[in-house]
Amino acid sequence: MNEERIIASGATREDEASEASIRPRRLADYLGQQQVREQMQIFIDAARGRSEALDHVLIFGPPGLGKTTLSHVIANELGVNLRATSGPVIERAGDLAALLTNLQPHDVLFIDEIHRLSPVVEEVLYPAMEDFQIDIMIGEGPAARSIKLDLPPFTLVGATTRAGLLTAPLRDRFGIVQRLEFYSSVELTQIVTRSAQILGIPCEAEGAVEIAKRSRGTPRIANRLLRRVRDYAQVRADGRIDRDSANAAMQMLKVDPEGFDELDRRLLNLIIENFDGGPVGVESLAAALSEERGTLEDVIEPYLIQQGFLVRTARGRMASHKAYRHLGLKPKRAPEPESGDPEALF
Ligand SMILES: Nc1ncnc2c1ncn2[C@@H]1O[C@H](COP(=O)(O)OP(=O)(O)OP(=O)(O)O)[C@@H](O)[C@H]1O
Ligand SMILES: [Mg+2]
Repeated sequence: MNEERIIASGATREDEASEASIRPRRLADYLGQQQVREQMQIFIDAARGRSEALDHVLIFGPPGLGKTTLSHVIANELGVNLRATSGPVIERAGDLAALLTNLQPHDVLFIDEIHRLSPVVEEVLYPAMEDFQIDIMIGEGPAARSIKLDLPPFTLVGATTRAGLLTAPLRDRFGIVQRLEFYSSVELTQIVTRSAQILGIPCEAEGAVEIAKRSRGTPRIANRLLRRVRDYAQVRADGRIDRDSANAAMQMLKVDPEGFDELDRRLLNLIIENFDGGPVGVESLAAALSEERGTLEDVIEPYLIQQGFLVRTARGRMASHKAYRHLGLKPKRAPEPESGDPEALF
């Protein structure tokens, strides 16, 4: 995907470098996601009160909404260690066994991109999650035998961008399932203000609002825009982020008032101009944009759909009236929304 996209929701190396200082460590600093926060506070307090490991947690939601952050917050609040790995990294069953047998009681094992675990590794995970036991094979050929190993009670925290990609047996083994939602402008304003404080950037409330409005409901984007607006304010203004410097910076970055960039506008334009407003299949759209289907579905589309610019129907994607209006065009006809949204599983 286009790496220069300022509003990309995936993490860049610069994001990761600055994330260390601004990533919330406690539930109290984890802004927004009120329901998730309230529930997790209760589950964590209860597990601590019983001196037990917290039940396994599955966190899902689009990139940059705080899945990795929440997993660290959970471990911090539990007062335990966190071991982090990811689905594609665990190649063999033995890799997972090594991770599991090295855990301390009640530790958190965080598996990012958990939908990308290989089936063999998943098989090992099932008894580990359910009974805190694993079967490992010793030796080869006719002399091979399997032995059972007891594991310390632990908490698996799994993260994925789409819960629909998980196999049913894996999904069923999570006692706690949390879906992260896009953040409201008010919540993002709080996040921008907090980050500016930590980074020592003078930022007026109105400047924070301008940044928040264009952050596509995503804290990672809010923090990145904050850094870019800071650069602009430092060089072109007096270093303060206010409404004017924020707006001018956004214009320079070509991020429009909805937080859309060229790619979003190209997508909507394509559906309207080339496919008569849709419906058009996701494969055709991906090909026309030279993007991967997965990128389109996981990264570009979710916010456009949530904001009602794009409609997912049984026959493909359609541009809504809102999309026509945003591009300054006259709407043609109304799209019919579909009932069977795959994410409606939860
Ligand atoms: N609730 C929150 N409050 C404040 N800041 C947040 C919150 N959630 C996320 N952030 C900020 O956004 C950044 C990105 O979040 P995070 O890395 O946890 O996203 P993610 O969901 O794991 O993304 P990906 O799918 O790309 O792995 C964090 O470094 C943190 O600074
Ligand atoms: Mg992450």
